[in-house]
Amino acid sequence: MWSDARLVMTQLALSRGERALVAGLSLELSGGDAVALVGPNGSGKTSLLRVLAGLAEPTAGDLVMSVEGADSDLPRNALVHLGGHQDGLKGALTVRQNLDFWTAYFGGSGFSISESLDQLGVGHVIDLPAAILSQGQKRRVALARLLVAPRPIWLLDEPTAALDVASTTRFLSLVEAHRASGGIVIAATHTMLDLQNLRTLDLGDYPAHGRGGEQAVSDAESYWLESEPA
Ligand SMILES: Nc1ncnc2c1ncn2[C@@H]1O[C@H](COP(=O)(O)OP(=O)(O)OP(=O)(O)O)[C@@H](O)[C@H]1O
Repeated sequence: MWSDARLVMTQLALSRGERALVAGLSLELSGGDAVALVGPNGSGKTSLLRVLAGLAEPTAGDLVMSVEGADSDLPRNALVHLGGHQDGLKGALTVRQNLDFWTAYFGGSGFSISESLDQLGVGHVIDLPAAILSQGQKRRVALARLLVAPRPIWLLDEPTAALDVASTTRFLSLVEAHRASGGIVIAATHTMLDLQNLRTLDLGDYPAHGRGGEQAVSDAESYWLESEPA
């Protein structure tokens, strides 16, 4: 579906607040690549996904994303899907209403809502309010968004958290299909993902000078609350 999707990080550095997290990160990905983003708690995996999604700026280095034939001025959210820690569902709305909203927001043109839910094995919850779903069902509905509005680059934060074995297998086969169609996947994870030719990016290998590891931010002036991305 996509030809020559590319994502190139060159000497990237990241900070969170005043604190430098990662430095000297270089990686070149093209269509079909999948990366397990690993590293200890607090090493910057979520922070890197936020930078790749355009929600924060790197403090140094270059980041280039492109798809052959696409307008070079495409906004980042036309190239990437960010699947964050939170499922981003409105509890009072049904699953269908939630996905209607996301289809309107992202533009659709992938699988239909019911097909996407079926692909994740949750077609039966389509008319239920999101609030009553189990954690694993919520996660699968959130992942259905990847199919409703196709994007070449999937940035996923612990995508298999809360998924049972069968749902994990089902999801990983969707990841393989995405790669086969020329997409790129970067998944922050603490568990092994059973994917073909999976590359590993360990942020523990790219500590920035002065990084405080897992130390919590203790100075109230040095943090802020960020909302989950749309
Ligand atoms: N809003 C914020 N303001 C300041 N520092 C923050 C903020 N959010 C996170 N941090 C800090 O940034 C560092 C990296 O956090 P991040 O969530 O990117 O790590 P992670 O590798 O994804 O961790 P985990 O494996 O626990 O999910 C942590 O030390 C954290 O305290």
